[in-house]
Amino acid sequence: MNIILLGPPGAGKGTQANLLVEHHGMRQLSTGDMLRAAVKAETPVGLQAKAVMERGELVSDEIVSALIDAELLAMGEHVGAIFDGYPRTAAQAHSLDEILGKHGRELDHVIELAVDEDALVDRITGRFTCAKCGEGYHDRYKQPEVAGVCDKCGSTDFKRRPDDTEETVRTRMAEYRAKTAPILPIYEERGIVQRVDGMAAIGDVTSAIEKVLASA
Ligand SMILES: Nc1ncnc2c1ncn2[C@@H]1O[C@H](COP(=O)(O)OP(=O)(O)O)[C@@H](O)[C@H]1O
Repeated sequence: MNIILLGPPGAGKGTQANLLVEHHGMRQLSTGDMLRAAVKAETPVGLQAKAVMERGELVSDEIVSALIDAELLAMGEHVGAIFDGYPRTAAQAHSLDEILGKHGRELDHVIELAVDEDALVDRITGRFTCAKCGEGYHDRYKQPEVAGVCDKCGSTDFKRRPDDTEETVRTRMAEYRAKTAPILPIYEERGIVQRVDGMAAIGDVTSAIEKVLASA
């Protein structure tokens, strides 16, 4: 099974991908996570991508497609893939077709998480990671009742992803509208797009996605 989760920043793609990984043993291929790991490790790709990401703009198609290709090569051919944050441009959609063909895979579903843009800025600027251990997570949006204490190490010191400021979020949304939303028709023509209400509760979004996966 190969699926794309498509939706603007903050739509909940990562949250849903994590749940699918847990429930179905699928693998999440998030170009954003791969790029952040590259930035942290200061690899040549990371050094090139850092400033672009901090501005909220898109990294080059060649770089991200190469990351996806390498990841698919490294994973077992029978493990399902959830593409999260990729493809983001028409060129990437085209590359993905080629890459999937090369690995003997076929796209089963494109799940569009439909969301209200005004809610997204709040969602994104409300998420933090622990500044001390880097592992724990605090999300004011998902758990407003929980005070900002790291669930892993107890620290109360949190930081934001460097591109989660309001100004950069607006740039990321504009990039989504201009470059990513226009790839939907490519998949609509193939009849594989399913729209899910991303404003529903997390569990309800998951149920809706599960229904899509269970359909032929
Ligand atoms: N497929 C991609 N093509 C180009 N740039 C990407 C891609 N995936 C991630 N990036 C870069 O990484 C940043 C963070 O992406 P991601 O983690 O998917 O976050 P979000 O969906 O919240 O914007 C993007 O703003 C962009 O700079």
